Amino acid sequence: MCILKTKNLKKYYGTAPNLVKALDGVDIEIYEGEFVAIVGTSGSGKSTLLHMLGGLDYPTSGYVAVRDKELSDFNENELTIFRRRNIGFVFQNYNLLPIINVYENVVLPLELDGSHIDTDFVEDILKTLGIGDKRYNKPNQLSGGQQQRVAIARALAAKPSIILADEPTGNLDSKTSSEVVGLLKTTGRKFNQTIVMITHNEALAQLCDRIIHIEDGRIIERR
Ligand SMILES: Nc1ncnc2c1ncn2[C@@H]1O[C@H](COP(=O)(O)OP(=O)(O)OP(=O)(O)O)[C@@H](O)[C@H]1O
Repeated sequence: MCILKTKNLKKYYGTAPNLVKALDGVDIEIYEGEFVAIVGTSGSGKSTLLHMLGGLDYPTSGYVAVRDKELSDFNENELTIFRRRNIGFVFQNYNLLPIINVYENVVLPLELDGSHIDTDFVEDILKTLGIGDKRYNKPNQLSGGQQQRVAIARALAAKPSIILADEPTGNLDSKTSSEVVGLLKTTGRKFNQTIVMITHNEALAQLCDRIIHIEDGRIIERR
């Protein structure tokens, strides 16, 4: 089943003569349970596309639909709630709070949302990601790879059906990068999630189910 779809999606920044066509007519369909890599050179439109998929920004024209629901039908408040409940974000800079421990970082978004914390589920996530023994550590006591795993655990804690990851391994060495992508794959299968990951790295992209190539704001077919 198609869970994430864009139709003739365009995002333009600025005005002529400085108009930038960051996305220029993108049609993609992503299916439930897929782990998709988005690959392209710097400035090709990857982050813009991910932001649109996650409803972090509005398109110039065209639409994004999550299961048959167009994101543009939501007002800003509704979109915030929809995002919180359905989409988990993982960024290159882990964005962990330094003064609280691993467990507290992972459950913080749930607390802020006033949501129930499924402690067994959180334990399961921490164990699956191999950081169960780090729960009382502060982020600065962890390696980069471990910090990124905490950020992944935080994204998973709300049980989102979609994970959007923007260069999640951008700050990691190649061995740790493969491990983190492998863990994303494992958790995606285990918790039945669809994952879209931006990467510069073709080798990492090869670990995914499918690769979408983007160039100058357009999807290009590669055979
Ligand atoms: N807020 C903005 N205002 C103006 N131009 C922007 C803005 N955000 C992005 N752009 C431009 O849109 C184009 C696509 O940017 P985007 O960040 O999506 O590329 P990217 O493929 O993610 O690049 P990178 O790999 O370097 O992160 C670039 O030319 C960029 O300069």
